[in-house]
Amino acid sequence: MRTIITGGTVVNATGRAHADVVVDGEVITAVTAPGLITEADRTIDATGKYVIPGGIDAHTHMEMPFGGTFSHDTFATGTEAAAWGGTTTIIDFAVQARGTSLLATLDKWHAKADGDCAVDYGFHMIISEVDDGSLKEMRPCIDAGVNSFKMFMAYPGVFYSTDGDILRAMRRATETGSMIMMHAENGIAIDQLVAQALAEGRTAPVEHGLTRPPELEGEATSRAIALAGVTGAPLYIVHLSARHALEAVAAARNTGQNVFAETCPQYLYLSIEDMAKPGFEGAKYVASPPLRTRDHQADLWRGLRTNDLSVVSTDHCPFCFEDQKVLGRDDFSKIPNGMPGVEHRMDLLHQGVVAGEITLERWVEISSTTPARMFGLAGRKGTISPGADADVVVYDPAATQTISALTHHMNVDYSAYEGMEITGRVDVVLSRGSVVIADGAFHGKPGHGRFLKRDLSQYLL
Ligand SMILES: NC(=O)NCCC(=O)O
Ligand SMILES: [Zn+2]
Ligand SMILES: [Zn+2]
Repeated sequence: MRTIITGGTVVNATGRAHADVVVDGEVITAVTAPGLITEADRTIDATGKYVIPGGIDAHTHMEMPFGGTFSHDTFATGTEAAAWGGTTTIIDFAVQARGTSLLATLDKWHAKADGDCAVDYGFHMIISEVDDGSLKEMRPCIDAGVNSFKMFMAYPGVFYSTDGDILRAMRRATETGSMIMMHAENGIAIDQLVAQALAEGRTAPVEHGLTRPPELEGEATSRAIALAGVTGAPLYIVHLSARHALEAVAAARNTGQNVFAETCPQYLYLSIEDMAKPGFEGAKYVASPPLRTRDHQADLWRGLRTNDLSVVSTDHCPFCFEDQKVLGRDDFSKIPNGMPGVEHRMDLLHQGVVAGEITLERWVEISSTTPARMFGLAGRKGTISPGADADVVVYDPAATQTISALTHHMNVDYSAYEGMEITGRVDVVLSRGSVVIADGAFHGKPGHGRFLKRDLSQYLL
């Protein structure tokens, strides 16, 4: 089956050109001068539109256990929503429960995802218990295509690791050529602030933000960087939300340390004012790290331009307002942490292009090309070039839309961006050569998405 996408502007991280894209079967076989090749089984007219590599969301949580409940998107619903928004690869987190092994965890996540995903998917592994067994199991995880390990400096008693645990895991990451990803918030200090707030009767959702100040994200980020420096491990700071942490990352990068960071659309567009909405409405915006004051946003956009922030992922972790967020109605510390977002990342970042914060090429780079390179998918994903998987999005920059829970496809009863006017819209999406979105309809199917064994070995010296 040959598909030609004609008449569009092909945008890669390295530049843009008027070109046609030829897809044979599952891969891109040529990027040619317009009109050079015309014989095809299917022609997609992209006149006036961008032709970009499918988005890679390197941070999602489908069906994730948290606070006695599960994030509400399954791998089937979450990957379909991703496709609607032009994301053709997700990397989700397998979560080690204490007392279980990493390999058993991996099996469990394969059982949840395999046969259900509409687009391709990979896994990171959350290490909740550092011991000889889990450190040893990092190697077979890597051999199974999972070469990035998330640890938590937050959530004592649940996911939390001590500095000693982190040091041990980082040493092992250095030995095995894998990546440590860090949730950097000082959970021990935060727990004190939370206990104090509750003792004083401060129970509203906004207290979630007030008890997790940006200084404690900055402190933990600096500490993680120091531990990584001592061990030589590469470090990836997840969901960086504030200037304090960004300054720590930038300083480390200026010394040449292998430190990378992602931010998320919610930190670029939403703020603590959303968490302070009347009644319990603010619970919709409870995630960790929390939304910050608006003045951090300009710093984050600058970080995206300077590459101190290299990736934008969503941290998609949806909990329904009506029957899940409500668990914390009388106690903000019981509100399940997380927000929906997998469907709107490409659109929201495109607003950064429209506003002149980033270039078109940088849009593609932070949402697709860099996550591919950083997480072992380079060559296959993140580029419109011969040999790459035909994960292609035709994006109409002139269309407009309004984000709403009434029209979104995520399996959650609210949108954090309700009513936001967006310039630009996904028009057609191909996942490995198959049309999954076209003419305003989903044409994919659960099970089309394949597990991606990721490989970082090409980067080892
Ligand atoms: N971010 C959040 O609040 N929930 C998902 C889990 C995590 O990434 O820490
Ligand atoms: Zn986290
Ligand atoms: Zn997360």
